[in-house]
Amino acid sequence: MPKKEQMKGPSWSFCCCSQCLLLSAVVNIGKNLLKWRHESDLRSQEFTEESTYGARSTHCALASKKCTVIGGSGFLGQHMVERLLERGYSVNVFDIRQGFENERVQFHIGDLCSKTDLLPALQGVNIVFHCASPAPFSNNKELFYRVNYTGTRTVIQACKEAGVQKLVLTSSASVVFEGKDIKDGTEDLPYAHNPIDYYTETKILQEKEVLGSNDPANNFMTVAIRPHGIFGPRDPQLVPIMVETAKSGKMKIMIGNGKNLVDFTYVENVVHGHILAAEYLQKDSPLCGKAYHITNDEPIPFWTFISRVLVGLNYDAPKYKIPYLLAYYLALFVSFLVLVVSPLITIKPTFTPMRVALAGTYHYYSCERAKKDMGYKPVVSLDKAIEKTVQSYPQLRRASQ
Ligand SMILES: NC(=O)C1=CN([C@@H]2O[C@H](COP(=O)(O)OP(=O)(O)OC[C@H]3O[C@@H](n4cnc5c(N)ncnc54)[C@H](O)[C@@H]3O)[C@@H](O)[C@H]2O)C=CC1
Ligand SMILES: CC(C)=CCC[C@@H](C)[C@H]1CC[C@H]2C3=C(CC[C@]12C)[C@@]1(C)CCC(=O)C[C@@H]1CC3
Repeated sequence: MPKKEQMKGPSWSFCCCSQCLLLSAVVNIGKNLLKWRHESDLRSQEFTEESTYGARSTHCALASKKCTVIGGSGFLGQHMVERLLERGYSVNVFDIRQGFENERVQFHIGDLCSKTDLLPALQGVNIVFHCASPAPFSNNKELFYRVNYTGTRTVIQACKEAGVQKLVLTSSASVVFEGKDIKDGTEDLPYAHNPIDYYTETKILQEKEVLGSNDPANNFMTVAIRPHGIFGPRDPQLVPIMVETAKSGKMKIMIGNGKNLVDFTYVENVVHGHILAAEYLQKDSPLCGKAYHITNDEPIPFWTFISRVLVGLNYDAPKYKIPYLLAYYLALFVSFLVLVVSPLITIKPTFTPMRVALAGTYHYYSCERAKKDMGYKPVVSLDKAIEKTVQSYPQLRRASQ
């Protein structure tokens, strides 16, 4: 609320008759009240932004900012675009496809592996968010290498050529995960020597390239955000895969003892982490050239999370348990069989060793560094996030029997 002394009194205009004087006074009081309401709205908007983004970014919220979201048609990308627009940014989307319609967004359709495609989307832009990647469960190794590694090198070159100052990469907490327990892992953990899959191998290469290109002396600053298990409305992956598995009757068995804690991160918290990073990324700031875990900061047993979402969508929670190692070696054996028959038939098994490792081990990460360096705090709690997500998928809800 504005202070009393900031409210100006009505201004009087001169006229000869008393009715005019009265009318003029009423009009002026009305005008001033409207002006006061507007100023008060702006101030309360500033207050909300300040409490969410910190004092430093209150200024950024009001300044005009131009950014490009590479991969802006995807799940995370779309949420990024929506929040950036709300924050007063002017937004370009660069993607191989147009995922939605929005007249406030300038779409540039192209492949990030092509500098010629990229450059027009980066003109006059000072921040680039790079959250494009092929889908993690694709088997196309060449595509992962081309897009995540060589494509990201092209993005860096194009940013430098276009005079972009800040590059915020969406990496993944899985860059340090080797299929073995990680409890409260910090960003100091070494990159995985044996990444769980080729997607992750190329996410490591990508992150190294982006962080290595940080060059504040030449006005080019980079940071990597490492989310884990992103979920939320319009996610095409996590919840739909769970429901598909439940529908096919394969979601009855828990892998391991059901106690392994994992991070699942609500998409709005991931977006919040990215925007904070962009706004706090300045010359001489500790963010330059560093990676940051962004999670919900509420690790939950993997199977509790799965059960809560499934029960919320009217499916049964898994009831039985299978020892972790037995499940892992079974999945390895299945992969071997799939490889043997692959010249004849293509089979996509549900339980791959990678999924078994993700479902049966501890993997949760500390976001202390993000809290300390950019004042990060999740904006949506896990309870609320699960509730919002379940409500957003009426089409995946099982009809009551
Ligand atoms: N979904 C998750 O649980 C996690 C995702 N991430 C990372 O977050 C980022 C976003 O993931 P999602 O939104 O889930 O994926 P998504 O598949 O929904 O979005 C990726 C977007 O990138 C675009 N894209 C792919 N190749 C491209 C190319 N050559 N040129 C231009 N655009 C291209 C796609 O068209 C798509 O719109 C990715 O970098 C992913 O590695 C990290 C941790 C967890
Ligand atoms: C056992 C079963 C069928 C569970 C269904 C849930 C899984 C689809 C998700 C559980 C953890 C998720 C996860 C990712 C994808 C979806 C899950 C496997 C990523 C591999 C997505 C890309 C990343 O960068 C890392 C994620 C780790 C967690």
